[in-house]
Amino acid sequence: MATGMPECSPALLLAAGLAVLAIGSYLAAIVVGRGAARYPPVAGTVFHQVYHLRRLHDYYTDLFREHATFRLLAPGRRQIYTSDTAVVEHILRTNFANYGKGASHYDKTSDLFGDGIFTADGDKWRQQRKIASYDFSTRALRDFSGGVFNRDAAKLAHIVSGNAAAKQPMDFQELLMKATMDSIFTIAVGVDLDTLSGSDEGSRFAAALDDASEFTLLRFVNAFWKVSRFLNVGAEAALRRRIEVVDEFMYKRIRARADEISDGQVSKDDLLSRFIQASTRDAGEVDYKHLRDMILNIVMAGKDTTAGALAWFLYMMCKHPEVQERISEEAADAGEATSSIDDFSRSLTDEALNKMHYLHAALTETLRLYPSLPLDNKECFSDDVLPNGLSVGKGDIVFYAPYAMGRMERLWGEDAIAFRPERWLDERGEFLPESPFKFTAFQAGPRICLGKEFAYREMKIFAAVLLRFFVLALHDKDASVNYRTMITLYIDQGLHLTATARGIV
Ligand code: HEM
Repeated sequence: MATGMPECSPALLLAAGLAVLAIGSYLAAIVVGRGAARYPPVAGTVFHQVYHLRRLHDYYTDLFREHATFRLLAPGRRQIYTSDTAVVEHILRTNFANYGKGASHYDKTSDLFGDGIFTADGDKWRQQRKIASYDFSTRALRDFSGGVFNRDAAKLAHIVSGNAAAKQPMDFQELLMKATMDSIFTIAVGVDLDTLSGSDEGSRFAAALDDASEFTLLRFVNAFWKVSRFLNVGAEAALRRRIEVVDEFMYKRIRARADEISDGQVSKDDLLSRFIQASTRDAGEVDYKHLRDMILNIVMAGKDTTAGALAWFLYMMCKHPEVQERISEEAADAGEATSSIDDFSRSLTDEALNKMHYLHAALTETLRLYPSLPLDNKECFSDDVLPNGLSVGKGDIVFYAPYAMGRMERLWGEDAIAFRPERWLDERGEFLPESPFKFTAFQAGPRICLGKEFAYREMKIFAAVLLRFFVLALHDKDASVNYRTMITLYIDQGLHLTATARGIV
């Protein structure tokens, strides 16, 4: 219907609204800047972020070359960005109690993640961290997970082998997403989803979970998501349906396992069985919602992060064939001399993996340049002064940037952007770790990634099996490979490679 008013698109209205807010924030910043507190310098605005969206992490990297800590003007709370290792240490460790996920983050994520370790702060977080840390450190879980990684690496290699014989290119990122999902779900729940082979039920659950996390992410850019949730329309309606699929699947598994355990049936080594046994022992009954939240958070934490890291690692192997060769030789020396994929994968014990220093270095070098979580943040709970003398106010968000930090010459030297695994090795060729406040791919401090050791074992087993049996190359050598701007650093459009079987003697 014609109204006589010029037509105005929602995007235009949004842009106009943001402009007013940004100008308001700018003026407020000038006024506040006259007070005692000295806030980080303003290096850009929310419009620059939108303008540079496709190369957002490189935009931040450029800004960090000018200022180790800066601010971007955005509507609402202050956004502070840092690549300063002292500031990172301050927010992640020294003043840990004053920085956390915050209420707004919980509000947006708790429909899907519940009160799990990813969303919780304070005592709720501490209690889960304690339980999960204990289980993650047990020999039984290590052995169980090692067997699962051996199984799934071999399964993946058989699929690659079939396509290699047919000279068929493959999207390795997609294959790795499925393989890591199968692995983490088996470790967490004791059930093989078998998405690698395309099982219907497993794939439906995995797709619902992926969609649900993407719809959850939309809440961070849609100021009206609560209205949509109330009206049950659009992405919010889709999110609700996906969560129903996830919950139905999860509760079915949890109930079945609890029944098996109460009937005195087989004791299993997966996390769910361990949590059920512990909760019936301590509380006398099973809290299904609590178990669902704990398990789902661990599954989410462990799947795409590891798949993304492995995909970028394989990309680096294609760009650096000499490194690929060296790792193939190191893997052959560490594992059993056999032409059987299954036997070789099984031979990759902890002892064999510990010998692979060069592979460890190459994976770490990949994560330095392509961290699975390129940007992370904490909410400030009360006014604070950072080690660089700059102020942070209650409610401000402090971002630290693993992607940009990995590329800073002042942190890594003139060759910071070069892929050079050797930088992680000492003169004896042994892996030399760096400060976690400088190499921040796994976060640092009390909330450092709980699955770091698991992730390295998984990545090493998958990488060793693939590179032992195949030579990998980019299907289209001239195609540009970029990231897609999301929470996790995915390769946009996938990683399409060809594999050629290696002659095994
Ligand atoms: C290369 C692979 C991985 C990377 C780069 C990675 C990185 C991270 C990062 C950056 C965080 C902090 C996120 C935040 O701000 O809350 C984190 C937390 C966590 N990760 Fe990982 N992760 C990886 C694999 C895994 C795996 C395989 C598991 C499980 C087996 C796991 C379990 C967790 C858990 C439970 C947390 C929450 C810790 C807490 O809040 O106390 N991660 N990870």
